Amino acid sequence: MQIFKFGGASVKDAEGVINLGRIVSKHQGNPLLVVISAMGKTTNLLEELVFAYAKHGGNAFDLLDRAKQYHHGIMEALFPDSSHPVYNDVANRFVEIEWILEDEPMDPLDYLYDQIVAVGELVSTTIVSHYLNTIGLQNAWVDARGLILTDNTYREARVDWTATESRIQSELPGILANQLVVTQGFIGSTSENFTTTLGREGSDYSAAIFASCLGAESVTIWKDVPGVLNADPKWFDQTELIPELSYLDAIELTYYGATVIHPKTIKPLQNKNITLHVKSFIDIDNGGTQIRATQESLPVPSFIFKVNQVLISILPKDFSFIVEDNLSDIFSRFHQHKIKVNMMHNSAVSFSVSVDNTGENVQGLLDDLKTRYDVQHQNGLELITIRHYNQQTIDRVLIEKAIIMELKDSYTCQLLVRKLTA
Ligand SMILES: Nc1ncnc2c1ncn2[C@@H]1O[C@H](COP(=O)(O)OP(=O)(O)O)[C@@H](O)[C@H]1O
Ligand SMILES: N[C@@H](CC(=O)OP(=O)(O)O)C(=O)O
Repeated sequence: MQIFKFGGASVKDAEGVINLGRIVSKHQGNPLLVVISAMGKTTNLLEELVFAYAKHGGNAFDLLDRAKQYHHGIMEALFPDSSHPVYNDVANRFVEIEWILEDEPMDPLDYLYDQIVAVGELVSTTIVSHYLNTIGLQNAWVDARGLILTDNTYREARVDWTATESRIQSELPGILANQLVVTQGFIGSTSENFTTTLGREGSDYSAAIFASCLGAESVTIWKDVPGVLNADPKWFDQTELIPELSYLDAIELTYYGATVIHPKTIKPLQNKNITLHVKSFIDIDNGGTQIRATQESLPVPSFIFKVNQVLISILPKDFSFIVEDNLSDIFSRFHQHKIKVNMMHNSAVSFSVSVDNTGENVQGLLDDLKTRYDVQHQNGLELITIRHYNQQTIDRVLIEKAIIMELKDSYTCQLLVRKLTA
């Protein structure tokens, strides 16, 4: 049994869906579960819609129209017969958003977010499932919300592994024995059947959850890159493909921000010794990257870049030391504002952290910290992480950059830098 995961980039247009069909058809005859994300940038669009609705912004209906038109364009290219049932099925999915928008936004934002944003995945899988049927790949469309059970931490729901495993094991093997299964990434539901999401880019994690609960042979994530490279090609000109990666190196790379795989994906696979393949959906016969149990360490130094960092320096107001009770108070404030720490350093009198500048959340955190501490911050910084670094790699990334904070251990070097202006 294998799991394939197709992200938004792979199904961003009709050609992408046709290509997905080509890839899946090569695996005909073998049990296969296909996990699919929302098409293209649909999640961003629906996210914008949620915020417009919550602020009574007025353009929520315009944004909904944009989402409908985008999917309509893809359907017209795939289903020339305008009476094909896919049109009705997709319209019904969007009606769920319309119903919400017609009422005043009374519910908490994070709850509304999940009810609306999940429609992206429900629509994409509806289109793909119908398309696969039209090309002779009979499949069962399965609602992941009936299988992946979570708590009610909307937008970052935690999986109830026991309930999820029992649901998946009782429902899926029977279907998979006879048919290809198409389901959604990123979404789940609470025990009261309210829709939840697993955190942005969470479809990779969904694929890992299904694989773990089904004891799959492998998971393949189909990407717009040849596999895991030693740096994001959007930032680096000369990248190298890493053909084989240990679970540990993969966990470390994704933890430090390599966005090619969602950070929560690897651990459930490592626990069950399931190989993760990262392959190109453009060059499908290329081997890509295999992530599995291996003693091999990374063959090349790897680079992770994070821009738009804020360095927050926190000092007790009374010049006392930064002691454990301060640290525990500081961390709980970060947790309340849902801010993830990317790099941290503490000295006797101050504690400094670098975080993603997520706008309102960071401002809220700064205001909150200032009630108890002296707080300084610097915007516009870059965080560079090098795994398996050496001096040459450090020199390479520091051209025209000034170091603000530096941390090194045996394998990893983190540099928080400011770009020097001429
Ligand atoms: N180390 C890396 N190797 C390969 N790609 C990377 C790496 N780090 C970041 N990326 C980026 O990840 C992108 C693929 O992830 P993403 O756009 O989230 O795909 P999907 O929508 O299919 O989930 C690539 O286009 C690339 O820019
Ligand atoms: N659609 C969701 C989940 C996801 O994982 O998407 P992708 O596979 O395109 O990164 C998001 O954009 O966050």
